[in-house]
Amino acid sequence: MTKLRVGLLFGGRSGEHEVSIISARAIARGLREGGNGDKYEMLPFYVQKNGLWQGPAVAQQVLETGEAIACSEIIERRSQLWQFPPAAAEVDVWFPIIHGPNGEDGTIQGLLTLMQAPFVGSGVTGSAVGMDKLAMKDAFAQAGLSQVKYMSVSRSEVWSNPCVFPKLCDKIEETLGYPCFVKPANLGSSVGISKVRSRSELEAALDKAATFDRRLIVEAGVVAREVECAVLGNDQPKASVVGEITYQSDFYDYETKYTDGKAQLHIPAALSPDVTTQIQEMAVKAFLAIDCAGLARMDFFYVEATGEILINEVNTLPGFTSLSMYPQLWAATGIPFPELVNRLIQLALERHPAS
Ligand SMILES: Nc1ncnc2c1ncn2[C@@H]1O[C@H](COP(=O)(O)OP(=O)(O)OP(=O)(O)O)[C@@H](O)[C@H]1O
Ligand SMILES: C[C@@H](N)C(=O)O
Ligand SMILES: [Mg+2]
Ligand SMILES: [Mg+2]
Repeated sequence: MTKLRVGLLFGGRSGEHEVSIISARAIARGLREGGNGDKYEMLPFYVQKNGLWQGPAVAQQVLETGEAIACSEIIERRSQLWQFPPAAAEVDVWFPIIHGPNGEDGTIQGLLTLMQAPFVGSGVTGSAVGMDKLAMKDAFAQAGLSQVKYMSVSRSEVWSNPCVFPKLCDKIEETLGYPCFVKPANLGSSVGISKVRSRSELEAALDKAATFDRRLIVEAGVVAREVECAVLGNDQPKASVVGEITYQSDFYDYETKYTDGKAQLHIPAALSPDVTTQIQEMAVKAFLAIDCAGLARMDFFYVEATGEILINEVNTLPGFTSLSMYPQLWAATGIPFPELVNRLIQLALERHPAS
């Protein structure tokens, strides 16, 4: 039987580069296990931090060592970016697992669409709207999904003259108060996010977030349980069981997410059947609201005292590390990891039938 060649695309010009390598290692394993090895042949491609693509020989090395390749941040000639590894032309279906900007935001999806190549996950619209927390919140509001109070801020306001910046901080304090969360609009894994409790922390947090993105979001801090729900499918997506995260740190920051033992995942979460169903319905509604495909993980806040369920965000290419919620939620719902990888590839082929 001819094996289908799966292009595993990872790394990327993103603050989540290292997370992508760990996710890709797990998917590479999944492509070998559970009978997948008989059906699929993996061709790995690694996008360096400066945006240059490396073909299977180098990519395999990165998968084996788990280490990003050191490279100068600036490429010498932009024409190098047009030189894709020749093996890319042999790929039958792509599995992009680049988290964050330049990968999860519709850019890779646009490239693969132009190449007429089937790929796992959302297309341009779902990826772009899902990545940008401001666009995402507008779409969720339109769909009637409850969210925390927030304000949009631009880098130009943060890095403006000394008269504008204090007024911006005044407005945030009046509208949202403390604690609040300052985030780059287009990122993930909590990179660039700060929880702030004072004016001086707010100023520093805005400056930090502005180094990552032109678009920023500031949200009112909510005291709530953190729950997540995985979604799988194309036009009739299904929701997984709901999981909860607990931790001792101030919030679910990068270190807490990716250090073994710092966060506890409770799957399924101890929630009433009614609350569980509401979260699952909201997750599917959110998936359809922004035109997701294949997979997404929806993050929620559950305010137990009032019964409110607030959607926090969507991740259209969620983490696949051994500590990540998405594969664990499906395993608990009855889809083991290799079968999940297989289904995602089949969903990609269903969505992009050969012409
Ligand atoms: N408005 C808020 N109130 C309380 N906590 C918040 C709020 N926003 C974010 N947090 C905390 O920050 C964490 C990261 O936020 P968020 O999920 O929006 O960021 P992210 O970078 O997209 O993360 P990831 O993609 O890895 O899930 C949340 O899991 C939560 O612990
Ligand atoms: C990878 C990270 N953004 C996640 O959502 O798991
Ligand atoms: Mg996210
Ligand atoms: Mg999140």
